[in-house]
Amino acid sequence: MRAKILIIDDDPDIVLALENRVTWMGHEPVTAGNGKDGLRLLQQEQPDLVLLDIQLPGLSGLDVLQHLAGLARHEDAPSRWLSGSIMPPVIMLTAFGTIELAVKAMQLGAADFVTKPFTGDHISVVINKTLAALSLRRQVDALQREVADRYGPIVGDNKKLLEQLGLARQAAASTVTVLVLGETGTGKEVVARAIHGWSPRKDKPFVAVNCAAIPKDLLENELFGHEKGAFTGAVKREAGKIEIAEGGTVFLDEIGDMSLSLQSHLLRVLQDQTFYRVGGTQPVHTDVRFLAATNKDLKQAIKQGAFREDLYYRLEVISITLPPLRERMDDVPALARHFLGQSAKFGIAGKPTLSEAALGVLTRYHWPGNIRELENVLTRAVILSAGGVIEPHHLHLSSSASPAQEPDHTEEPRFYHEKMEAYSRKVLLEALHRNDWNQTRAAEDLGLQRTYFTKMLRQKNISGRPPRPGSSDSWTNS
Ligand SMILES: Nc1ncnc2c1ncn2[C@@H]1O[C@H](COP(=O)(O)OP(=O)(O)OP(=O)(O)O)[C@@H](O)[C@H]1O
Repeated sequence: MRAKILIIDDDPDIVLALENRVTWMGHEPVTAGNGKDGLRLLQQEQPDLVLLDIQLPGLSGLDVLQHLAGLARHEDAPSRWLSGSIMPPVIMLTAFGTIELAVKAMQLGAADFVTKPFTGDHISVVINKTLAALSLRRQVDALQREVADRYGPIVGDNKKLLEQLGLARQAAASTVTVLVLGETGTGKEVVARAIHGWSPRKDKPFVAVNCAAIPKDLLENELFGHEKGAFTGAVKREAGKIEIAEGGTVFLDEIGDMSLSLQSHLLRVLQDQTFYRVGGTQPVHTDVRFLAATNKDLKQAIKQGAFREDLYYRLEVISITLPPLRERMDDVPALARHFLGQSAKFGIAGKPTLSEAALGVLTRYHWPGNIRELENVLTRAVILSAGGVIEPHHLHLSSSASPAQEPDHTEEPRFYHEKMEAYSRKVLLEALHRNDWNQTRAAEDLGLQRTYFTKMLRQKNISGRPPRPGSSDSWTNS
C-alpha cells in the first residue's frame, strides 16, 4: 500500500529526515511545521497516517490529537476515513522526559509513540506495523459493511416462513446441527446467519464454505487446513475454515456437492469434534457448531449412493425448509419495498416506487430464482427507471408473467447502466464457456479471486452451470 503520511513537527531537520525516510519507503509525505497547519492538511489531504510531534508551539500535539479524534467522530469526516469510523492512525514523536504525555496520547487514541532521537530503521518498523494494522482494520470494516448490506434483516411474515424461523430460533440456543433446505435463492444463507446471530456464539466467527464452488480436491484443505510440507507449496502450516471458526459457526453451503471421501471426514468431526489437518498425524480438537444447506434432494442422493446416510442423520437433527417465493407471494410487496429501500447503494438519487401495474406483474410471476431473482429484477428496474416510478416494462418480465417464464434478457439494452450490466454478464458467461464451466479456471482467466467471481455470478443471477437451451445464461446473448 502506498500511503499518504502527514508529518507534523516544528523542527525542520526532523521534518526533512522523516520526509526522506517516508519517500524512501515508497510512501507520499506531506509536511506541516505547526499544529494549525497540520489540522488544515489533515482535512485537505486525508492522510492514511500521521507522524505527530508531541511538543509543538501553540497548538500542542495532544491538542491536534484531540481535534482529530473529534473530527473522526463527526458526520462530516472525510469519506476516505469510512464515515468517521476509522481515523488515520497517529504515531507520536516524543522527547526524552515526556513519557507521561506519550501515555496520555495513547489514551487519546494514538497508535504508537517513538522517542527522539530515533533511527530511520526504527521509524520504518513502526510505520510498517501501523500501516499493516490499518490495512487489516479497513478490510474488516469493508467486509462487515458488505455482509451487513447483503445479509440484512429477514423480511417477510408469511405463515410458512414464520413457522420455519420459529424452529430456527429454538434451535439457535443449542449446539445441534441444523440443515437448511430450500430452492436456490430462498434465503438459506440469510437464515443460517440469523441462527448464528441468535446463538450464544454470535460474537465468534461465522464462516461460510460453499462446497460446490470449491473444486473437490481443494475442499479438504479449505476445511481442515494443512501441515507444513503436506504437498508441494505447503511452506507453512495453514489453518482451515474449521479452525478459523473456533468457538463459532461453520456454514456448509451446498453440502450435497461434497465428495463421499470428504463426507466421511466431516462425519468424524461431527461425532468426535476432532479432525486432522491435511498431512497431519495429530488430531485437532475443535469447538464449532455446524449448519448446512442444500437445494438438492439428499434422500435421493442417498439412494444413488452419492450421500452418506449416517452423515445425513447427523446433519438433520433439526431441518428447516424455506418455502419458495411462489409459495409466499404475500411477502413480495414487503420484499420489494425492502430492496427498493436499498437503492441508494447503486448511487441512484430519489425514492424509487412501484406502480400498481408493476406490483401486479411481480405478484403474478413464478420466480424460479426466488428472492435472489426478485432482488436482481428490482435492482435493474431501479436503474432503468432512474430512481422514479417503476413500471412493468422496467421489470423485463414477460407481461403475461406466466409460470415458469424467466426474465427476458434478450431485448437490446438502451441505457448506460443496462449496457454495462449486459456487458459484464457477457464477460462472465464467455469466461465460463471458454473454461468448460469450470468456475475456478474462469475466475483465473479473468484475473479475479474465486470468491469474488462466485459473488458476481450470484449478483447477476448466473447459475454457473452450462445453460439449458434458450435460457438467459446463454453466453452468446446480449
Ligand atoms: N427473507 C429475506 N429478506 C431479505 N432478503 C432476503 C431474504 N431471503 C433472501 N434474501 C436475499 O436474497 C438473496 C439470496 O439469499 P441467500 O444467498 O441466503 O439464498 P440461498 O438460498 O442461500 O441461495 P443458494 O442456494 O443459491 O446459495 C440474498 O441477497 C439475500 O440477502
